[in-house]
Amino acid sequence: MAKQLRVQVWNPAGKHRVVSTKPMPGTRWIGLLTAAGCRVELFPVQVCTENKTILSVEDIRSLIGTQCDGVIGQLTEDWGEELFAALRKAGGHAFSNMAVGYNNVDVDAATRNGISVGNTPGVLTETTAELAAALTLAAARRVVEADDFMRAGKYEGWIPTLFVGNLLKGQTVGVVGAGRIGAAYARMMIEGFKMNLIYYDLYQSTRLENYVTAYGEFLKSRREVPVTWKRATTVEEVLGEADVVSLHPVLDKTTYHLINKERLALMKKEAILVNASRGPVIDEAALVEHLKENPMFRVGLDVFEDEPHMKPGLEKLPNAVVVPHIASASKWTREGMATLAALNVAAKIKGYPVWHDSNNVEPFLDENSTPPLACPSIVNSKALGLRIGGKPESKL
Ligand SMILES: NC(=O)c1ccc[n+]([C@@H]2O[C@H](COP(=O)([O-])OP(=O)(O)OC[C@H]3O[C@@H](n4cnc5c(N)ncnc54)[C@H](O)[C@@H]3O)[C@@H](O)[C@H]2O)c1
Ligand SMILES: O=C(O)[C@H](O)CO
Repeated sequence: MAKQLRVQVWNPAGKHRVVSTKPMPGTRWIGLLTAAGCRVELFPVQVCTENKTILSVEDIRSLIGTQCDGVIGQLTEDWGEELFAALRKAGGHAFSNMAVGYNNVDVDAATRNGISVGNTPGVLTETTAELAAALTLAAARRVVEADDFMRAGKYEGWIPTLFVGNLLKGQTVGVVGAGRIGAAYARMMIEGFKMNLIYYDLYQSTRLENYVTAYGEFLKSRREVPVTWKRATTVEEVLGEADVVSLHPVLDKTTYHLINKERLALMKKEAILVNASRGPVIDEAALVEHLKENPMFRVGLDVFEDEPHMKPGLEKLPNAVVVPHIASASKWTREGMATLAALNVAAKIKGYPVWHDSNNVEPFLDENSTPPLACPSIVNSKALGLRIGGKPESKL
């Protein structure tokens, strides 16, 4: 039996019951749901006092209860047949992850149960790319090792050999998964550090290629060395040529353990590997061995295979910079993610269509105007036969 969970309630008289499995930043999301006639219930996680950051399937079933119109869930939860069937039985037909990635969601199970699955693209693109860039710099210039050294009182004066790292300018940055975030990261590293690009994706990114070409032309016009780009035909090609490799694909069957022992062996001995996508894209146990054997190889990791845990040994390695899945953690982005997730649920409950361009969700994020009458992003809209549309100016 799941224990009774304490909940906070807004707009208790609301016609539609919507549950959020974790507190989300800001209050706009609550305002939008209550304006749409929803009673909002929230499980208030108190990390320190209750030590309950990840809800079990049983916990969530108990939150759904016998009557529930929609749920905002989190990437830490396992949304499969059991939960979607429970939500359908409770009369619900709307779900949204508060994340762009939805590898924790069995979308087919949701579709079978007639439930829409929302996600939150776009609003986290630049924020996530910036954290990947931060991890790249921290690893390249050994920032965390040097910080530990200072705090330990070990600095006795400048010496030429202290914490020597890698120069990025003129080196090659490799991007695996050049979608929204991968392309934003590539642009940052190219424009910021004048790196050359090699990328691997299932699809060609003409937009990114044109951008790098134009920037290269600009540099040439200023008599500077131009940057270049190359689309690799295999992931191995990227690993062999790049000085920095950053991973930004979705997690699915094709990317599970994409970086394994054999592929790590193809990388340069002093390369930098960054992962701000999903932990299982790297075989983390193989990575720990590789880091031990190659002390000049460095990694920056935001995500882990068995989150929240690290594979044994990783915590001891000075050539690894590790942060707790914070890549999207800027105030604007996290509040925006909450807004998009709330609107995915509220607009579905109200019977509004699905926004026509999930790559452009900006109209939903402007706090000074009312959002369009549409669900910002529903990944199974086609499978459910949902209407596509959206009017920018009307009230929800
Ligand atoms: N660490 C974080 O906090 C954080 C934040 C945001 C997103 N993410 C992760 O980043 C992922 C990407 O987000 P996005 O908005 O850029 O998504 P996106 O869909 O725009 O980009 C994903 C790219 O991966 C490519 N891809 C798919 N399979 C591939 C394969 N086998 N090999 C190479 N490329 C492949 C796709 O073609 C696409 O271009 C999300 O799915 C999520 O898991 C993590
Ligand atoms: O997929 C996502 O959105 C992230 O992992 C959290 O921002």
